[in-house]
Order: sequence, then C-alpha cells, then structure tokens
Amino acid sequence: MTQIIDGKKISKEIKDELKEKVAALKAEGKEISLAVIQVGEDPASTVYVGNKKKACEYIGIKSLAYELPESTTEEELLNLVKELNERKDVNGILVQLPLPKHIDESKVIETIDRTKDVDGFHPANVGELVIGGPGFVSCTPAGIIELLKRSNIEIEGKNCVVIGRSNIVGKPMSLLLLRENGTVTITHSRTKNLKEITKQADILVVAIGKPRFVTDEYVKEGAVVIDVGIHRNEDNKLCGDVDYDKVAPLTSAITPVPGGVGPMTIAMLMNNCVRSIELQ
Ligand SMILES: Nc1nc2c(c(=O)[nH]1)N[C@@H](CN(C=O)c1ccc(C(=O)N[C@@H](CCC(=O)O)C(=O)O)cc1)CN2
Repeated sequence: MTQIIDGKKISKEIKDELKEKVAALKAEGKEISLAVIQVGEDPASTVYVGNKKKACEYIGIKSLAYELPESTTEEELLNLVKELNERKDVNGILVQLPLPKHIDESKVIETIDRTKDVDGFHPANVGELVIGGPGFVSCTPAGIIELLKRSNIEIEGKNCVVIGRSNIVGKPMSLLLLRENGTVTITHSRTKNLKEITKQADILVVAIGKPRFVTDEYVKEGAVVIDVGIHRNEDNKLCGDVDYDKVAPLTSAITPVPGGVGPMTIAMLMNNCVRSIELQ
C-alpha cells in the first residue's frame, strides 16, 4: 500500500519541538529574531512570507518584516542587508526569492552575513555542505531528508535520482542524499534517456519546475517519490511536478502537493533560526 507522506503533520511536529526549545532559550534570557525582506508584491511570495511570519509567531521567534516596493534599487537592498548584518538583535536574515529582475540575487545572497544566512544560500554555507561542515543547509532539501527520516524511509545504499540542478534544491539535495550514504544521480532538462535513469531510482526527487512532468513511465514499482514542484493550474488548484494520480499507485511512498514538501521548507527555516543562536 502507498504511504502518503504528510508534510503538514511532520512540519507541525517539528514546529512543536522548536517551540519548546525556544521557550527554554527564552528562560535563559535568549531571544531569537528573524528579519524577513520581500521586494515587490509577487502574490506567491506574499503567501510564503506570511506563512513564515505565522510560523515565527507560533514558535516564539520575533519577526521583523521589511516590505519594500518593486522599485527598490539593488544598492538600497544591499544597504538594508548590511545594516541588518551589523545588528546584534537580529539573528537571521531572509530575502524572499525571486527578486525583481533589476536586482542581482547572487550579490544580495553573498552580502548576507553567513552566520545569519538561515536560508543556507550563501556560498560559504554551500561550501560547508560540500565538505560536511556545520553551516546552514537550504531549507527545502533539508526538509526532504527530515521527511524521509521521520517516515522511516532508509536512504543508505539506495539509488537516489534527483531531477533538477538548481542551487536552492537540486544541488544541495544531491549532496544531502550523498551525506546519508545514498548512491546519487543528478539529472536535468538536458539529460538523455531520462526515463531509463529515473526508472532505476529507489528514491526519486523531482524538482524540474514543469507541472505533472513525471508520469508512471518514469517510475519503478515500489519507488519513493518526492515532489518539490508547486504550480497553480487554470482552476486555481495546486499541482506538483509529478502526475500524482498516475504515479501514486505505483509507489511505496509519495509526497502530495500541497501538503508535502512545501510546509517542511518553513519548518526547516524555523530550525535554522534556532540554530543561528548556536552558530553566532
Ligand atoms: N528566500 C527564499 N525564497 C524562496 C524559497 C526559500 O526557501 N527561501 N523557497 C521557495 C518558496 N517557499 C519559501 O520561501 C515556499 C514554497 C512553498 C511553501 C508551501 O508551504 N507550500 C504549500 C502550498 C502553499 C500555497 O497555497 O501556495 C504546500 O506545498 O503545501 C512554503 C514555502 C521560493 N522562494
């Protein structure tokens, strides 16, 4: 029978654990605060930023919201990041992506103090992941590892195939699976014979950014399928990169969209905020 991996439930468990930790830190006089910066009014970003603020409130983390207009210049944004880097009362800094086209995302990410980079996007934190150091790990891939572990799905020795090579998901995902002793193959939009490779996967992570791209033809019977995609269709309904109805019956476990990977991104962000106080 297929196990539907409930990201909403698991993320709630994690947030409850963090809430206790934050209360204990508060009792020692330590307060955690997260600066959340949004530039422009992309509707999806507004939902995600709102959910991040709600999660902070639930756990007991102070959130400082910076809602900047679309016309904000790169220099203005960099100056705000530099100011927040200096502030002793700010533990974490998050710049919601995507940024407007006139702002260089890499420049902004590199300007964030690496010890406040709770998104785990700074090159120094990515480097730590490569060498197995203690830096921050990107929240979505970290959340997927947590989903697998808390669902008692073994990674060690498994054939893990990742579709997608983005800096935020595909690349860190592959490194984390490797860290858990999986045998990892990275594939992408230019991979030849993709179906033949994905059919070998015991664990298939799909982050290709194309709605319902992965059908039953890509999946081995009994595989675990993790869907990172989020797309809104014509009827305003959400779907992932996986054609859930066709694929789910084949799998031993699968994440739904919504309610799978998405909520874990926010839970792991909260986890990184709690860790920030240890790393600083
Ligand atoms: N600075 C960052 N920007 C972006 C990140 C990130 O980790 N850091 N990731 C994504 C967006 N994202 C978080 O910011 C995110 C996406 C989706 C969800 C989520 O909970 N999705 C729900 C559905 C929500 C809906 O109704 O749309 C689900 O899948 O169940 C949380 C966070 C890009 N930008």
